[in-house]
Amino acid sequence: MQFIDQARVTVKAGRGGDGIVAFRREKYVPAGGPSGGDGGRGADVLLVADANLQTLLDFKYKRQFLAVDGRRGGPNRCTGASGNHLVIKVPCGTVVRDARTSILLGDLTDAGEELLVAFGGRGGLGNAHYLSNRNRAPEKFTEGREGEEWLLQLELKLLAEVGIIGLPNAGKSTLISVLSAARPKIADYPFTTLVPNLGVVRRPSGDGTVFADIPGLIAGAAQGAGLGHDFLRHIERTRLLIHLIDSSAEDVVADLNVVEGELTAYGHGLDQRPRLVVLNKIELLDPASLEELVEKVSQQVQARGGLPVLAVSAAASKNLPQLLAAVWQQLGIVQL
Ligand SMILES: Nc1ncnc2c1ncn2[C@@H]1O[C@H](COP(=O)(O)OP(=O)(O)OP(=O)(O)O)[C@@H](O)[C@H]1O
Ligand SMILES: [Mg+2]
Repeated sequence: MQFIDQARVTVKAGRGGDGIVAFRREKYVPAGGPSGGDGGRGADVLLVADANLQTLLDFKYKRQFLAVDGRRGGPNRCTGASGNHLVIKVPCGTVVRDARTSILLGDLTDAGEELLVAFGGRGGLGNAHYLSNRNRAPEKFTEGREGEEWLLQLELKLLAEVGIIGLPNAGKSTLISVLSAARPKIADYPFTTLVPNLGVVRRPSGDGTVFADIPGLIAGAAQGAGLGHDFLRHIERTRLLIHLIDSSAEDVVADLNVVEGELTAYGHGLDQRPRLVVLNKIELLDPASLEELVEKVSQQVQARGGLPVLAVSAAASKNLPQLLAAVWQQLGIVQL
């Protein structure tokens, strides 16, 4: 499923360096002519699409980008150095607009694509430019121009890569709230969640992966019972499912099978999607019965060729790093 990630950033290109006033000073040249050099150009600001980024998360922390100014001109007609362009990495698929007018400036689709968003200021002219027959010793020079400054609106359509599914009340919303900055409604009754919640979870590499918390599934969801059908559609494009189960429920294996059955009944390849079966609320069980339960569920899952079963507590923050490690492994994201 998709949602829009947005960020606003200010970009300012460098100011051009000033031209200077200088005269040649050489042995045996009594009145050397004007030799003040021009200022260098201010650096531009460029956006470049980078395949390693998935979200605009980083722009929540850094919103201002300043490119370096050009240097002043030097004597002997030396032009000042121009600054190195400032390159800002954005994820592929980022749409860039002028935030004030909403005018589209560009669409960075493919990795490596560039968009110049702020021009550096021109350097000023040194007095060497103003030599004329009437004025052999001009004192005139010009200042560098300011670099452009823009407020940009960045937008990115995000695709949820990980879907959290399970029966109502399994703790799906609680889980996304502890893993990400999402703050969905959490309550002790079924169908608390009516629309999917999305949260961005930080990867070991620093960038984010989008998780979606789907409303509870019930028996018959694939035929449209409960809120099911609509929401199964949302997880069609995820790469990995976390199937969350309340381990304090009366019949955990039956619960597992209900949701598994719905995935199969829905079709569209959902039952082939890699999924992590995760027991939640484990702090409500004593260690012996937990061990027994994990054993029992693992047998079921393994019989279907599933991945190893995990046991966590979203509310009491137990084994969440292990859960994330398994998610990154399944998504092929290397741990640092
Ligand atoms: N590890 C846990 N231990 C104990 N209680 C938990 C745990 N995780 C969640 N809960 C509780 O379970 C209840 C249901 O949680 P939550 O709303 O997150 O479930 P949900 O799966 O999103 O439900 P729904 O499908 O209705 O949206 C809440 O009262 C929550 O506090
Ligand atoms: Mg919920």
